Amino acid sequence: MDRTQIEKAYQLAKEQYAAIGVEAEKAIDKMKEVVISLHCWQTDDVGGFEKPDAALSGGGIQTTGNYPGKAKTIGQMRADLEKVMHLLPGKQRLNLHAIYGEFGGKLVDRDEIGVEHFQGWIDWAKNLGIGLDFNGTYFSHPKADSGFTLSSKDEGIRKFWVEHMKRCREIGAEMGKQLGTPCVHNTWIPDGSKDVPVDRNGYRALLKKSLDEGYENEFSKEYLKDAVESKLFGIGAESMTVGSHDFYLGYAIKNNKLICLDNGHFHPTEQVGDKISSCLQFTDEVLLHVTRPVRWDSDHVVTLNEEVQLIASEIVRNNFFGRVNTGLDFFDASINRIGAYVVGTRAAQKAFLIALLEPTAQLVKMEEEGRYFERLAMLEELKTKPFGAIWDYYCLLNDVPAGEDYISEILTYEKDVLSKR
Ligand SMILES: C[C@H](O)[C@H](O)[C@@H](O)C(=O)CO
Ligand SMILES: [Mn+2]
Repeated sequence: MDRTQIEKAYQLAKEQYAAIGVEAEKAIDKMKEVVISLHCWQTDDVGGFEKPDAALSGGGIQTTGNYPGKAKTIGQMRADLEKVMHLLPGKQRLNLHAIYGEFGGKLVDRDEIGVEHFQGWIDWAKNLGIGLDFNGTYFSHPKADSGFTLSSKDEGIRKFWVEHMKRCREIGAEMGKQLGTPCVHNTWIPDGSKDVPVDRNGYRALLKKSLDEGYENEFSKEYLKDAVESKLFGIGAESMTVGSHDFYLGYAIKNNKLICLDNGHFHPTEQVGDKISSCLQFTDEVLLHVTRPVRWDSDHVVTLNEEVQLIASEIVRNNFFGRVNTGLDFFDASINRIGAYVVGTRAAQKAFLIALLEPTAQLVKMEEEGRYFERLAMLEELKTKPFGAIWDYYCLLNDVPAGEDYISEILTYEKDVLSKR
């Protein structure tokens, strides 16, 4: 896009927003606080690097598609992530899963991982000036095949996963320490039952016990923030999920943990945007996994839809930036994976910028005075304000392609790099 055109369009758009009491410059400046954690697992369809050709198995989650160009080594993965970050305005973090360590060709089991396997990632992140987040991996492993990990009634299996959790926290804390920004360590387990179980309570009591054990070691909040991620159901675990929302919200509140809200993990008419202000009355912080469920927890690439908009609007309206950690969680193997990241992350960023261009105080005043028609009309009018011109200018300021210009850059990367893998 032409620079002069972008600047001209911005000036006109800025005036339109000013007419409704919104300062576009302030909105753009506030975008500095929008730091999105990129999930590493879109690079390789949640395979990881524990062994050659590792692939996602079990866990009730699924990638579909076989689009060429998937990252097959950590070097390729880093190159892809750097390309993605070059095409995104603002600053990001990287969210790693435990299966993405540098294991040097040896079989390092999940109860044996240590900081040494992630030091390369820490150095890489330091070099880029970004923070890291971390997740234990409780799937794609023979000891997860029964469908139960931290809630397993097999004491050997349960202890194995508790040890994994302990090690993940040590790794996360070291990431936070070395990088000078706390690592959000998230625990999601697939545990659940295909058919109607009888002893729901037994599994939940075991999960609570395992979490208590896994959290035994204390780390400074400057280095590590622990989160627990609930879920409604997974493939093959349709009748009961041990780590349900009630379970983890209770655990998080009682134990001063973060609750992780993934917007693919609820009944379709429930909205995560509506949950944020509820959870934050009782927890210090929340972690978000922003995704796009299509009929089920399908983890499609995020698009700018009403669900994502409500999430961003709730954060902006209440200035929850310091208390909401925003991560992404999608994995689409049917399209260019770099493109998936760029479209998905930009969609989330756009939702934040749109939210920042809202005359919130005026709308609240209308609401408090019972002027509901005016509130509705204003919210509708905001949808067709010239947001795109502000977005393009924001991209220009950040020295990244504006509008659709990133598409050709991704196609060039596909031709020059991805297609040769
Ligand atoms: C790979 C992630 O840990 C996983 O997607 C988890 O966060 C989840 O949402 C499972 O449905
Ligand atoms: Mn998730």
